[in-house]
Amino acid sequence: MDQSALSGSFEVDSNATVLLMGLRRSGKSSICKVVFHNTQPLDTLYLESTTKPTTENFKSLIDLAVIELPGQLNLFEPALYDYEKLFTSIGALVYVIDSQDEYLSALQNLAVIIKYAVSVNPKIHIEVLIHKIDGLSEDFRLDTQRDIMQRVGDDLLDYGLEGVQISFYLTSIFDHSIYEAFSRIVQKLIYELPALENLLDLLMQYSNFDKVFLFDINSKIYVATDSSPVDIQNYEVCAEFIDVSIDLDGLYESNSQQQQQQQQQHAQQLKRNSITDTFEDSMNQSQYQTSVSEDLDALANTKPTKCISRLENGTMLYLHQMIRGLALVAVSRLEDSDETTALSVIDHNVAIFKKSLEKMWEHAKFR
Ligand SMILES: Nc1nc2c(ncn2[C@@H]2O[C@H](COP(=O)(O)OP(=O)(O)OP(=O)(O)O)[C@@H](O)[C@H]2O)c(=O)[nH]1
Repeated sequence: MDQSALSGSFEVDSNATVLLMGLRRSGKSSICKVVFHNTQPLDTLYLESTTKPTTENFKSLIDLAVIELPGQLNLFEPALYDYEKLFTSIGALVYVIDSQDEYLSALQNLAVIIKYAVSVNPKIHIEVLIHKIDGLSEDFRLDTQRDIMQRVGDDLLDYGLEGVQISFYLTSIFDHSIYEAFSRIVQKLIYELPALENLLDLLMQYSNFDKVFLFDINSKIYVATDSSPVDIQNYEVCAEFIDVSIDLDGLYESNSQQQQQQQQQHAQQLKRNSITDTFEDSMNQSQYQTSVSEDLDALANTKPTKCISRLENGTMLYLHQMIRGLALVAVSRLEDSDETTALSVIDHNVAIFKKSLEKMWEHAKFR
């Protein structure tokens, strides 16, 4: 792939802050714990109620902050907090509704909050999580979603807010739906997402990938993907592949550290030799020194994780670590016979993509 194909500017939304709201016990803290702290869903069963606003910061492609407001807070009680300042400084409002509970009061609360939010920050993204759907049957999930969307629409109409854009997601911490929802929410805060998507489309086209994701390794949120639709099974396979790759990497870490030490000694030895061989042919000498310094440079940077695996159905999974805790994970139906040549092309293209990402990030830092 030609490097010029992968150039573009990259801007980061200064409002990369998500405000998490909802009634008590709707599941806000559990969502934060599961998505951003890798807590097992069952370990959230007995979480203490949150009593004051908490903020958590996550560094990924963007520096994301998630503020959780306790469910017991009444937004319009004599001001304990500067809500106006809070709402003007956030990029997205995520409202969590417990779908297993009686939700009418949650919907009233939501309508009041939306009215306030859009009045102080018209650019705000409003995201509604119809949460805990694991307790509902397939049919009932869709009925609940339809009912909630209808009622929210009616409430907003009553307030004269018919043009407000709201996204609804069916979520549960017991499956991948919560990650999928958060991925889509976080992506809305990445200002130049279209440019990134475009790069991934090009990478896909030149590398014969069927689907490609740019994942945040820790949270398993994908911060970008190519423009083809996301199939949840592809997402699940790729997210699990990250865990497998990281575990395998950890397994061989001590081994590779030993290897690195040996290589370092070897490189030092080479360097010493190159200094003592000052009278050697100057042409050879310069070549020799170049290779030594390359060795040392390579050693200075720890090698990024790269992992390739083939599933029983013939699908190939490809993972390559990128910058800022990100990993590129792709699915391909590459035939066994073309594998070797195709992999060198893929490696080459992914290396170019990584360089472009680095450039974009450098550019963003100086903005
Ligand atoms: N079945 C099911 N239960 C969930 C889910 N998410 C959270 N819960 C449970 O809901 C209960 C309340 O969750 P919390 O995360 O404490 O709720 P909260 O909104 O932070 O509550 P406050 O701190 O009181 O505002 C816990 O027992 C969780 O295990 C889910 O997706 N499905």
